[in-house]
Amino acid sequence: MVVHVGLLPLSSSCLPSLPRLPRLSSTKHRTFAMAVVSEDPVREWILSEGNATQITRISPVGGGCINRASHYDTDAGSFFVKTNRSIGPSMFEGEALGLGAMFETGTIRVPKPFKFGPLPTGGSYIIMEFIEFGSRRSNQSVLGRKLAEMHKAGKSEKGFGFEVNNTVGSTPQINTWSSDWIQFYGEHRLGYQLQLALDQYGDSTIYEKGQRLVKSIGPLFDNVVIEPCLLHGDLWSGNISSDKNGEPVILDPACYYGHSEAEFGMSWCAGFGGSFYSSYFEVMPKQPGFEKRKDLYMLYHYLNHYNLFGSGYRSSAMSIIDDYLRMLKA
Ligand SMILES: Nc1ncnc2c1ncn2[C@@H]1O[C@H](COP(=O)(O)OP(=O)(O)OP(=O)(O)O)[C@@H](O)[C@H]1O
Repeated sequence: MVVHVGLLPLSSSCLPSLPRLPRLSSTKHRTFAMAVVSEDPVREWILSEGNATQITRISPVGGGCINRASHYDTDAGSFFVKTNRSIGPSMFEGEALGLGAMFETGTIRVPKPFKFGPLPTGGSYIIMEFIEFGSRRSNQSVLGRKLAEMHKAGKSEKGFGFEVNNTVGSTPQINTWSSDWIQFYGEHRLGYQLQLALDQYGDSTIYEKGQRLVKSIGPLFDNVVIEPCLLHGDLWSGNISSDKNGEPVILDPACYYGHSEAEFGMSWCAGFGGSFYSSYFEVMPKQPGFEKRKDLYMLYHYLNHYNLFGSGYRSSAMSIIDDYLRMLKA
């Protein structure tokens, strides 16, 4: 069954509510059931809905840390496939819906997602468009403009959040819809990471100071109109590339609808230069107090790095918290 999510045809397993079998006709039911029990659902999809009659080569693709990646060459073109042997399909569901939402904006290039689902031996897979990357780094000014166009085009009627929870690195990212950005960012971004630091390291110092900051961030948003924009959510240099025509491509998202400025939370390892920002702000004008909020948005990712990779990132997170507590007299 092909279900249209906006402009993008996604297979049924790309939808959040999988257990729909009773409502399907018997033919469709059989097709879906076959896909679930198939020994090799990736191969099966490529040779059916992927319109290939032959897979000519499967080669490994390096570069990722969390998943195994492969390039499938077929007589109907190339596909990019990621598999994970232990994590269920919800991680790739988040990736597929995120890629789909960005793709639908028709702005910056992202791989078109085709299908995700469970592997019969446990774990999960995602199949998407294979993009041939170029050797040149993407043009910073084009990247800035296209990213801003995506932020402008990707609107939400449900407020801040996303259709599903997803992951940033391998950390869960909670995307429960909210109409209040300050509450959303305080609770689901900073608050979640602070709780994680308390739970896994017993770090009550960072937890308590961080929570004090969460309660005091309101004035940093004075005179700002915050609209929910579609964000990539994990935009660092490892997730930015360019295709063979030199057009920027962004990958491996942790999408949600949030304040546009939160997209720069990974700017400490994204390599954005002056021309990137000037092009970006031509499309999405800089809001009052932007500079004051920059570190607040980086704090989420520093805390995530602390939780993922350990104490090397603690001091960066702590000094951002201390600076804000001083500035806000909190
Ligand atoms: N659609 C695509 N087409 C071709 N190559 C891709 C595509 N998406 C990603 N790649 C390549 O595959 C590599 C691994 O992909 P990715 O970074 O998404 O893996 P991951 O393991 O899920 O992520 P992480 O980097 O968070 O560990 C990337 O470095 C990139 O070079």
